[in-house]
Amino acid sequence: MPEKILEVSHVNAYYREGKTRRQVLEDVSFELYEGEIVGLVGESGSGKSTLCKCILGLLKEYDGEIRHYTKRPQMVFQDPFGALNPRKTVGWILEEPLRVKGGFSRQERREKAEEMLGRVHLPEDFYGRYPRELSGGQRQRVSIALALITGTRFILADEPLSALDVTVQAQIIALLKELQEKEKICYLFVSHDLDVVSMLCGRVLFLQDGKVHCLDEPGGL
Ligand SMILES: Nc1ncnc2c1ncn2[C@@H]1O[C@H](COP(=O)(O)OP(=O)(O)OP(=O)(O)O)[C@@H](O)[C@H]1O
Repeated sequence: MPEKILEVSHVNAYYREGKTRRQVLEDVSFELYEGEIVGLVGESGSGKSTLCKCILGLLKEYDGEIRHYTKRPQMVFQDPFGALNPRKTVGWILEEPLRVKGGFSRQERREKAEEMLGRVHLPEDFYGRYPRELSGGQRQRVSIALALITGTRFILADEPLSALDVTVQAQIIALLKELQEKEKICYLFVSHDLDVVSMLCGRVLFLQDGKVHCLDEPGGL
């Protein structure tokens, strides 16, 4: 039985507008399990980012319940350049969550960072490179490594392919699938690209007018 990663139950989310509040999510419920790639699609303004913010704990104005069964999710963004500090090396960037957490020696941090580079198929000597010295696809690999080094098995991926050209997209898709299969990583995959979603995702959550509709067989999107 796959382990449950997340349970969202009857979530209503709101934004304040002056004295009133506007409801953006209405009675949203779903569950995520390890080793799943679940698409999150919907028109612009349908509430995808709002749902992600609720899951990440960045938006408090909601009722209902969001229960995490494992470590908190990490985000992987559309623009991997913006997500990586341009003044620091890849090694420094990857080690930052370990420095914040504490309890790792310098040597241990370095070993973990190098191990992460291996897990996303980048050479170890990328440890000393700066983000500007990497291609878009390589930067996205570093972003994925940065998410995974925290020990999470749940990635919230917000349009992670849309800044990449098609061949590089295919390589990153292969990496995401490999991590899904080998390490049972679970992804909530926000995308406007229905071709990618139908190819990659086992299930799809459609957001429409604040409500979620779940499609179990997205092949025919
Ligand atoms: N900080 C905010 N304050 C008030 N309203 C907001 C805020 N952020 C988003 N909204 C509104 O909430 C609704 C949902 O927005 P959200 O950003 O979640 O949509 P989305 O599906 O992620 O859109 P996109 O695909 O364009 O990123 C929209 O009507 C938007 O205008």
